[in-house]
Amino acid sequence: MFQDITTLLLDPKAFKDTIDLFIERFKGKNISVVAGIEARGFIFGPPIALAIGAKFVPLRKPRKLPGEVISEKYVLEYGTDCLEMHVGAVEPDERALVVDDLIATGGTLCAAMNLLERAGAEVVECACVIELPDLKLLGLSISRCMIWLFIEVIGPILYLSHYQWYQSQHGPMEGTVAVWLEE
Ligand SMILES: O=P(O)(O)OC[C@H]1O[C@H](OP(=O)(O)OP(=O)(O)O)[C@H](O)[C@@H]1O
Ligand SMILES: Nc1ncnc2[nH]cnc12
Repeated sequence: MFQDITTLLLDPKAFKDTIDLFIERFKGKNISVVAGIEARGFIFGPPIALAIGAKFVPLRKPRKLPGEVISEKYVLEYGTDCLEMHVGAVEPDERALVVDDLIATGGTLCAAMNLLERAGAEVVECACVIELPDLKLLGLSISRCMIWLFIEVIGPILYLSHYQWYQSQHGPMEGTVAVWLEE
């Protein structure tokens, strides 16, 4: 089923609460870069970046950025794609947060983390609004396992459900969860 975040955007309170949840989590973590993945990471990334005092770096599909780029190909459920980042947008040793709307296989997030790490940045966490529930396996999502393997997180991985949190605060909100990885 195609998961769509545009209904969330139609509800200003739900949209603001979503952004505020991420701000609350990421402020004070010394994050200097918020990297948003084209296209819908461009909706959620910039307000988080502004609020936590970080720069926003767009990770774009091929041939969209005008300057010199580094590229990272990745595998999708059907076919392949590629993300690009401007050379010099991120300095070595910067602390980065990757933002997108949705995680399915995790391939897109892995490519984004690859780009940032190739530029010398440390990826602190990844934040998405939706995790596809049908990819859950034995209580762990495939995507989360892949990302865990990729960034070699040592120690427990925390999965927090924005959906559960939001419902506890405001009552039902359909189809919105957040996934992130603890350092
Ligand atoms: O976890 P994955 O299996 O990699 O899938 C997740 C990605 O798929 C969607 O983007 P899509 O590739 O459809 O591109 P778009 O945002 O340009 O429509 C979504 O916005 C994520 O970026
Ligand atoms: N089911 C889905 N809905 C929306 N975007 C996606 N990207 C990959 N799988 C998707």
